[in-house]
Amino acid sequence: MSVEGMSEADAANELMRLARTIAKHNRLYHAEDAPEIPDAEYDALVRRNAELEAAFPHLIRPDSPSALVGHEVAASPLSKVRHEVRMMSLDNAFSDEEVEEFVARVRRFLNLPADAEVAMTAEDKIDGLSCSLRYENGKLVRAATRGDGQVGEDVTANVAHIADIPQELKGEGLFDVPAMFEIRGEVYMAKADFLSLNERQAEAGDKVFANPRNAAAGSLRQKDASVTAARPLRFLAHGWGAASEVPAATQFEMMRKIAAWGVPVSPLLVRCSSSVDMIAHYRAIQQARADLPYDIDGVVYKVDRLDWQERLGFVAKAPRWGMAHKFPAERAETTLEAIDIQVGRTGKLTPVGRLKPVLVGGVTVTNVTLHNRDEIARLGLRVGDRVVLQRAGDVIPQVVENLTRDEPREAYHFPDHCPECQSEAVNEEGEVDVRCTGGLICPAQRVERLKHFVSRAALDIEGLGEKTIVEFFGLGWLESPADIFRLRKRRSDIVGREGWKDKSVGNLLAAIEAKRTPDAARLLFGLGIRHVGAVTARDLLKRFVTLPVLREAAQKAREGDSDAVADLLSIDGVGPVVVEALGDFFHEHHNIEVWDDLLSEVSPPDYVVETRASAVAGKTVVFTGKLETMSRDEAKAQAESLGARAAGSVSPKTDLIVAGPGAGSKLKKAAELGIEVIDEAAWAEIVRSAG
Ligand SMILES: NC(=O)c1ccc[n+]([C@@H]2O[C@H](COP(=O)([O-])OP(=O)(O)OC[C@H]3O[C@@H](n4cnc5c(N)ncnc54)[C@H](O)[C@@H]3O)[C@@H](O)[C@H]2O)c1
Ligand SMILES: [Zn+2]
Repeated sequence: MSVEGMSEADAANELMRLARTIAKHNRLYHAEDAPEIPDAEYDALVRRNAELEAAFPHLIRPDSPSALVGHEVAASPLSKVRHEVRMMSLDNAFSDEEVEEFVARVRRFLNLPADAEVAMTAEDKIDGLSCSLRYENGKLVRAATRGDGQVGEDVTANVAHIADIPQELKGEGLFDVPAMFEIRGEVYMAKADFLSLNERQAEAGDKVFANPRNAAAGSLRQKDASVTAARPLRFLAHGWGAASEVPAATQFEMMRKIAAWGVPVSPLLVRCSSSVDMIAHYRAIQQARADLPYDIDGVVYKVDRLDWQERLGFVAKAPRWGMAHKFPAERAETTLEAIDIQVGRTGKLTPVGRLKPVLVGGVTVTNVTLHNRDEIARLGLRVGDRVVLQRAGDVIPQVVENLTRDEPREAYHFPDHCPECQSEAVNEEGEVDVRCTGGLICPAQRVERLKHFVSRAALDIEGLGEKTIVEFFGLGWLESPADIFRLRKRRSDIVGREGWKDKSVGNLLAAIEAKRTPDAARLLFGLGIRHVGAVTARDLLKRFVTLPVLREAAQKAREGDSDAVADLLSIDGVGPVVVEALGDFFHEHHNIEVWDDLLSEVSPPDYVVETRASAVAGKTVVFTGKLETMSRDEAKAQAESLGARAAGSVSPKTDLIVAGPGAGSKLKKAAELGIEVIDEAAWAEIVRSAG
């Protein structure tokens, strides 16, 4: 949705969702070293948040992600270190224009004439994790990670084994090392070291890291420093924090000093006199990128003069004097070693390319989807071809080019039978996809349907992942979704299996029990009816409220009842294709069996429209006193999104009062009128439970 013309309630809602989503990805990325989405996608969320905040400044949340650096280290087993000078993040630029705008902004801030030279340093932005090294009288006394910028983790023992980090700085006499100086830089892992570490990890059956950054972070942040010692970590300095003295007038000079003290700095660090220079250096580094021994994700510019840096200061979580110019999606070349066919839930045959492992955009890629028969033909792909891969704003890498398509070799023959059940595989008219016609006899389709049923967007049963589904399916314990709810009868069988303990089985069964009253829309989506996605499922239930009513409408529509058809089509986003798919589904005898069986195990409550799915729907709420975690506007927007009305004063019509400290006279009145009063935390709980 475009930000213009957005209502406050929608904006507040989206900001709330973004704050949650971004916080989750920050935790996964920074605290757990296990990101779930690619950086470009994360960056897009952050941008969207910034856009909304710019348009609705009064809705900026106290927990706004734009003011947060990294992730707090509360749960870390390492001891905590409070940074004397905060460790910051960097703002991003993605285009040349944004770089020019950055320089112009610096000039405006410093009130310099438009043609004044603003020298900047430019260097590669290494993809590792920030580390602050505190030297007192030239000796390393403390090393700390960034954490949330204010409090990081103590990794002094861990860095002791990193050769790039000297225990003592060089150069008394010749160079003056200040009494106290914190060198800041990046702990990273070289690409080659990362690949061989992963090989060793895989052989030993240990965790394989997604990319060098995660490997570096996971290796450094170890309670047992001997683990770190065995990992090939490196360090490059790119700045400094607290210092008793800064013995230079420019960034560039100071970095030279740090290098002279014996701490490595980037060999690609240069000083630029204009944005033209900066962008030229960016291009040069981009060219060199693939050949660098380590992963980089952009170039960092910093205002060279330190007195100017000081005047420019900081905004929110980043310095005004610095900028990261990010690279676009990365490409890499590799060999297509095999083409496997996977059979999906609907019988679709998807070709998957098995690749010689290659790093693209910081992630090792070994598989790539080739989509369908036409895509293979378009690229002229055959086993053995050299291909170009790209990872753009997407986790999913793509083959974008076949470098050896002109070599005279036989074309790939797309299978005309299902590799799982040997049924004929056909493609319906006008469709690109080839499908297995085996339907219910095809084990691949059956197991995929079960996986879909428990997936995140569907029932989302914790602890019941794809592996477990495959395991139980293989044992014949799971034929259809209803069987999941009968697993409790197999408790002792499961406990007897390898990898299962009494406790984990207990957790699994409890998670299953918790879904006996599932959300009706998720349940509908989970059944995997063609063309009924998560959104359509919700829209359908908003109109029909319960599954039996929906089923009746679908069946009537199939029998040609024009009222039922019109009723279905009146739903936004539901067209003839969906109506037909629903009708077909509820016409099939087996589907009805599966359905009835499932509904004998679970009872989804009536579906209530989102804005009213809260304890306060239709009620009048008054906020009073000082609210601590949100603004008054945000509180009102929340109330509206929950279907409540926010009023300014207490009256007999008031249903609920949310009171912060200093609520005073309104509370007295509430007591007189016998109105329920809750505190902010209880309100937050209502908001949370309304989802
Ligand atoms: N995929 C995800 O789920 C996810 C989640 C959170 C963050 N991220 C990614 O992490 C990044 C945001 O994290 P961030 O706050 O650490 O910001 P950042 O990595 O974009 O930039 C700031 C950091 O860059 C590092 N850096 C490297 N070279 C530098 C140099 N030459 N000079 C100065 N600093 C240099 C420093 O450690 C500094 O803290 C983004 O790239 C984002 O896409 C991804
Ligand atoms: Zn099949």
